[in-house]
Amino acid sequence: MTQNERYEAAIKKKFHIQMLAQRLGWSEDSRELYYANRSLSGDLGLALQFVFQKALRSLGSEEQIAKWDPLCNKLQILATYAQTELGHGTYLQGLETEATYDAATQEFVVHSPTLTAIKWWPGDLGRSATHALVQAQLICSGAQQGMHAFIVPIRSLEDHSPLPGITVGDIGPKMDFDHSDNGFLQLDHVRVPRENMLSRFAQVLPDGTYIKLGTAKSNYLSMVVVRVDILSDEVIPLLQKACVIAIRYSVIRRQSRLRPSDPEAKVLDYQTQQQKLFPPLAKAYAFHFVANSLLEFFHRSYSSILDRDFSLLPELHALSAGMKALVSDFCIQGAELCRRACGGHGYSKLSGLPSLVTRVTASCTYEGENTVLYLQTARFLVKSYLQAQESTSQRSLPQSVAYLTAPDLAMCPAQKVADFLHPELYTTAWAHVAARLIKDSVHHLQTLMQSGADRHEAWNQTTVIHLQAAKAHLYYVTVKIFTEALEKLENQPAIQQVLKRLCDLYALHGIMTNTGDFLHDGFLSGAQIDMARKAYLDLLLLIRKDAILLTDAFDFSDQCLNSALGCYDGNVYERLFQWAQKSPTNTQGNPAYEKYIRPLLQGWRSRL
Ligand SMILES: CCCCCCCCCCCCC/C=C/C(=O)SCCNC(=O)CCNC(=O)[C@H](O)C(C)(C)COP(=O)(O)OP(=O)(O)OC[C@H]1O[C@@H](n2cnc3c(N)ncnc32)[C@H](O)[C@@H]1OP(=O)(O)O
Ligand SMILES: Cc1cc2nc3c(=O)[nH]c(=O)nc-3n(C[C@H](O)[C@H](O)[C@H](O)COP(=O)(O)OP(=O)(O)OC[C@H]3O[C@@H](n4cnc5c(N)ncnc54)[C@H](O)[C@@H]3O)c2cc1C
Repeated sequence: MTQNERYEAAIKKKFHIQMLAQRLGWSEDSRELYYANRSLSGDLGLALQFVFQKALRSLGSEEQIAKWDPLCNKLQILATYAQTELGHGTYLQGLETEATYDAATQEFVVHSPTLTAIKWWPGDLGRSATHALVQAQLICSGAQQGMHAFIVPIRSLEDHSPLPGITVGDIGPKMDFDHSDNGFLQLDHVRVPRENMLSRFAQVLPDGTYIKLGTAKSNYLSMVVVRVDILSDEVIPLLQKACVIAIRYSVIRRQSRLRPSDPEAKVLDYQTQQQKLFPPLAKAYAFHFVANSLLEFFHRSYSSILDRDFSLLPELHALSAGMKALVSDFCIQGAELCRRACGGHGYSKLSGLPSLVTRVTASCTYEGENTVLYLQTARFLVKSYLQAQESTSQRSLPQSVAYLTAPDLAMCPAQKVADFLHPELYTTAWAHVAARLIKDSVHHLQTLMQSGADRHEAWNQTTVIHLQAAKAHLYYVTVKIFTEALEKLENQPAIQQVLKRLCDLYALHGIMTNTGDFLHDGFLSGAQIDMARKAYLDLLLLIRKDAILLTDAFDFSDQCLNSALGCYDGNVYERLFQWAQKSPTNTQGNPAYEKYIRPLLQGWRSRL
């Protein structure tokens, strides 16, 4: 489909789902609506309404939520979240859009002072949204007060035309997300009432007095909220679908022979194919539990944060930023692995895999570029490590970094292959490596500073080391979450056994792909690495038996997968041939024949 066709189809689905929900009384957070959205294939339009509402509920006062949330729920307004600008996306302190308070009229004048201040990328902005949550530098009481959120009407609710002072449109073709009209927004001294500044954490009084109710970063909370939700709502299901398609195809596809006398083998019986597909499958399950755990932590801390108790916010920010980076990175890597594992047919859009890959690829960028987010986690780790070193410190460490003060083993006690299938052993191994890398990163930072580098330069010159420490820490946290999820399944032994194999594989795959970190200080010996590898390879064989059931368990219908390779009945070749014949290129004639091909073909005859 063209960009326009995809856009219209996505909006059409959203329209019908919304009508159904209203007719059947499904609430926005109902299980029915969740499953209806999940059961759809491909694109669903107006996704930024959710992002807007999450931001409204985290940054708005109760009165503002009561006013704007119902309008969103009934789709009486269509809203987007406009933070990123042409010139800035990551560096929020660099955002140039201004909101200057005019006490005479009790309004904010929202303005794009430069070309680079033009809002750029917000989803649904190009053609759909009627309102935008605009993040802008607040100017009042004669001073810049930092980034604050303003609700700005941008299109008429009567005829959808841009309102005065608004220049708005689509940013043009992208790698994917063609269903979403990511747009640009230029504001020319647009006036909005004082009440339109979201005021949970800050207020501007009628006379222009600025009242700070939160911290300097309170208005960053909206990003925390979305990073938590977007993993289970958008990113992880894309990896799950890729695993279903590739693993189902791999038991249909027969190629070559394991023994000359055998029939052609199912490609999933090759160890290398299992090595390609089972780690992504294990990650798809691991991240299901990680997203649930993050959501639980978020709900535990969110209510206190809304009540302006920010004590849990640093850990919540570090976890949500880091997990969004780690999970999205592995989902991108895993979806591409699934595509590659399907050979030529994996490169066909009829497989559904290229669309999954190009869609999930965006997740390393939106909601925060992943490197920048890892470094936010690293910043938290440095502080936690220094706090742990202060023997006088009475404050206990945040739960996710408590291992920094736990007793540490110098060497892994594993004596045989089976020892590496004990969750406690590999969790301890990951904690050891994470703690060592964090200590190493702080040591390098302090050494540079002691040699005279200022802390900003010292930080920049050690960010590669901090990045490595952050990734190890996050992987350790995910292993710990997966093992804790297993413990809760003790009254379902059959399921626990199958999921334990995935957990073992997830933990050991991380060790096998980072052996240097485990060998570096002798924590693991070469012999122990060999044991871990044997345990890992043996797991591939065991998981092979359950692979199809583990992918069926994701419960995606054929329609939802939208894949000729991943259909439940396995009739791959029939579907590929049927679907290819329906391709527009086979039903709309050959546009090049009359003008070019025929003259070419017949030109040589006239020359004879
Ligand atoms: C919700 C449901 C979804 C449904 C899904 C449907 C489909 C969806 C399809 C896809 C939709 C995509 C939508 C995309 C939307 C967007 O992309 S919105 C824009 C997102 N942009 C960002 O995330 C910007 C990333 N950049 C930053 O966050 C900041 O630049 C920075 C990294 C935080 C740096 O901040 P800065 O102030 O410039 O510098 P520092 O000196 O590093 O300050 C950091 C201190 O601030 C604390 N902090 C940083 N961020 C937060 C936060 N979010 N919350 C709380 N605290 C924060 C940080 O801990 C530091 O504190 P100290 O160490 O104490 O100083
Ligand atoms: C599909 C999609 C949908 C989007 N939807 C929205 C939306 O709805 N609303 C919205 O407001 N935005 C949206 N965005 C924009 C997105 O949030 C930004 O692109 C993202 O925050 C990254 O910022 P940037 O583009 O400025 O990248 P940059 O920060 O310019 O990144 C470029 C490079 O610089 C590096 N870098 C930057 N800062 C640092 C640093 N401090 N230390 C080390 N390295 C650094 C990065 O790691 C990266 O390698 C969307 C983007 C995409 C792709």
